[in-house]
Amino acid sequence: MANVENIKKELENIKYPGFAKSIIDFGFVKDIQVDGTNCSILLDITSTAPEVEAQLRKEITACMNALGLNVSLNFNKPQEIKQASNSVSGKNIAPQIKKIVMVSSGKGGVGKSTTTVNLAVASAMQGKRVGILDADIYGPNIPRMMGLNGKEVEVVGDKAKPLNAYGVDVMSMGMLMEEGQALIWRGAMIMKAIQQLLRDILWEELDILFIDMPPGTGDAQLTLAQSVPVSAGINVTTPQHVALDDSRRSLDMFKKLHIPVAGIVENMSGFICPSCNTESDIFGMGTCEALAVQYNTQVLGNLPIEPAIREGGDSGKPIVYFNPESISAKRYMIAADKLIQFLASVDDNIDNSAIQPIMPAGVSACSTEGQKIKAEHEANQKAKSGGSCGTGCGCH
Ligand SMILES: Nc1ncnc2c1ncn2[C@@H]1O[C@H](COP(=O)(O)OP(=O)(O)OP(=O)(O)O)[C@@H](O)[C@H]1O
Repeated sequence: MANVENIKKELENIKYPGFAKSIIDFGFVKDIQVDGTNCSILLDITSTAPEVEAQLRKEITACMNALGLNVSLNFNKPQEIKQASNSVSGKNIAPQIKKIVMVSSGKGGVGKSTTTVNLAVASAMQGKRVGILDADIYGPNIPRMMGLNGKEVEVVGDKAKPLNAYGVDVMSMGMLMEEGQALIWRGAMIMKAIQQLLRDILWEELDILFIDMPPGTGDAQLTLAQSVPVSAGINVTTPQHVALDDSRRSLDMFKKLHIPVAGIVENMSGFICPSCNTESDIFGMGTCEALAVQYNTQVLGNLPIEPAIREGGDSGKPIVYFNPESISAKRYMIAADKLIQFLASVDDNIDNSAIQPIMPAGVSACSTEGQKIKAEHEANQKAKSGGSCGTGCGCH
């Protein structure tokens, strides 16, 4: 007949979902009682995610049944994180994430992914629980920049588990599709992909989730803002004026989507000479300052164009982690600090209800029913605001 010791020994084979350590090694098994062929086990676990409990129930039950025991399992879990009020009035499909930061740029190739990676690692180095969601479905290069290229994604139940590098949880479309596979996606597919990346991934509780968006101001940005409360937007730009015009579009988009702007990162700002380490202004360093004033925000950092930043990206070794004494790493650290402070000042009750789609699924906006819903919605909005919504957010 099995006793407490036999049971403990068997439980040593059960890994806590997503980790290499067992539930015994973690100290999660708090009590074991045996009475003939019945046993009861009490566990204290750290995740509120129902998938974690379900997975453990399945594995422990199978393991105890193999010992000839019926098992009754009890779980102590942390309190479910209170959903922000927007998840009631609007939508929040990832309530276990405290703050979501949308990293955007008006155009491609300005260093959005490089900035996302270094800010995320810098935030993790400052003690935050951090994740990156690479939603740049057209060019998902976060896995390479985080040294995770080619790593297999683990699937727990029917959900994928993020990989981890430098203390940051990472998930990318790049990990879920064949390398080099070209993506020509239409709006509806982009929306679905972004929602799945939030909902069908086993994100643990995070302080900050950075989302690397596709460049521009399209469907992906709107879908994200409609699906979760976005606490902050960061605009990445190069100082050249053409890029700055694109930046305005990106900053205007944050406004329309009711996303508080944490600031602008001026990337490839000056040039640091690899031989003498001095910084020269080639591209119009500091041009973003005026833009920041105009949009009532701040410049989070001026990052020079520096070979070590590109090399860090290409080799999967972010400069902020591998060369923390460099000028650039220090600027990323300061930028992350400014962001963390900004996030602390942002109300937890971000309301995204104003940008929710108004048509229920399956109802065409052009149908008679759709027209009726639209008219009712407009009348409600008018009554609420005493006029039009005026945001120009495209929600009507
Ligand atoms: N400050 C910098 N100094 C040197 N190289 C940089 C810097 N920032 C980015 N790069 C390099 O520029 C290239 C483009 O950067 P990145 O991929 O981050 O841009 P992106 O805006 O995310 O591009 P995309 O639009 O393709 O997603 C990369 O090779 C990256 O290593």
